[in-house]
Amino acid sequence: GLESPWVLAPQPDRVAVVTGGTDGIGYATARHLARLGMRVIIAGNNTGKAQEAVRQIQEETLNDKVEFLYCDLASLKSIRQFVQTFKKKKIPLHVLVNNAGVMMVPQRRTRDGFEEHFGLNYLGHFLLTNLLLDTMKESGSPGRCARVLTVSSATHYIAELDMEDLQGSYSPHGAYAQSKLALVLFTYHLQRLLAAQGSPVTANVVDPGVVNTDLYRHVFWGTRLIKKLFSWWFFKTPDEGAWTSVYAAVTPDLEGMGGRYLYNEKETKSLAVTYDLDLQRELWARSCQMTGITDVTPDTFSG
Ligand SMILES: NC(=O)c1ccc[n+]([C@@H]2O[C@H](COP(=O)([O-])OP(=O)(O)OC[C@H]3O[C@@H](n4cnc5c(N)ncnc54)[C@H](O)[C@@H]3O)[C@@H](O)[C@H]2O)c1
Repeated sequence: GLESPWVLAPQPDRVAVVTGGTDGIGYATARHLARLGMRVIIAGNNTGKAQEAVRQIQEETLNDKVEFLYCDLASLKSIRQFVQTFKKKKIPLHVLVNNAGVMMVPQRRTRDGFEEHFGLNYLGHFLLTNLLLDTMKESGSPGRCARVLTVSSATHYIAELDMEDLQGSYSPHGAYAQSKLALVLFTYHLQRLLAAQGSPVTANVVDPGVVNTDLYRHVFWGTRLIKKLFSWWFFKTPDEGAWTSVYAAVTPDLEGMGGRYLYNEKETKSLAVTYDLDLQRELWARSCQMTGITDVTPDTFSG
């Protein structure tokens, strides 16, 4: 159901973009935000499914300000087009939920030639966020910041980031984990930049826990069987998995706070290496090059 463990204030006049809002955790996140009265834009690459998701959310929440905008995160061009279309609407943006992702897909490349986990999960959101930042800066105010929330995963704890080999040697699990580690480093650097600029925008990272979604479709069949048999016992439902994202999107407890890794609505430490300022900076610089963004990191900004 739509029950949530805390009472959240209605959010009329607030606008959210949720990537991957057609399925799983993203769908549940979009629905929760819609129920709070937000205008919710689902960004995704599955038009048929999205139309159905929009219809269902509108029906259940009685909020008709829910819509779909096409965005294929595996294509830098598509992301740029999405942002252009979004900006033509001339509406603010208060919450960006970087939620879409793929896991353990076979080795393949995005339109732009990046390994898919790295390109879609990480670089796609890197570009999307950077292109939407000006709108978010205009939409936030000192007492009520706009919020960037990025969905990582506990898998990042066992990840390695090889700066010299960001998308070379490949293992399905390693590539997924690396993309989720990169998202944590990205969030911390983004938060430092925003704070240094005095921007009314915060950036946090959320870990949804282990959630029963289709994300597992590429996992070994034996593991999937075990999941099927025991999911009721150790998996969260998508609604439960979305709680940390929804909480981070609206709770007054986190007003003005960024650079946090949130798990079960609480701040938790991420992998030690994610706090390495030089690594954050280097990944940021390379990501700017890969996506054609200007690196605005000040020279004084290092470890
Ligand atoms: N399910 C879990 O146990 C778990 C655990 C930790 C983190 N996560 C993270 O949660 C997020 C949501 O995953 P989920 O479990 O709901 O899985 P899911 O497969 O149900 O949802 C993934 C979403 O991403 C979208 N997507 C995939 N490729 C896309 C593309 N090219 N362009 C745009 N959208 C695209 C899909 O359409 C879908 O809506 C992911 O980032 C995942 O890594 C999930």
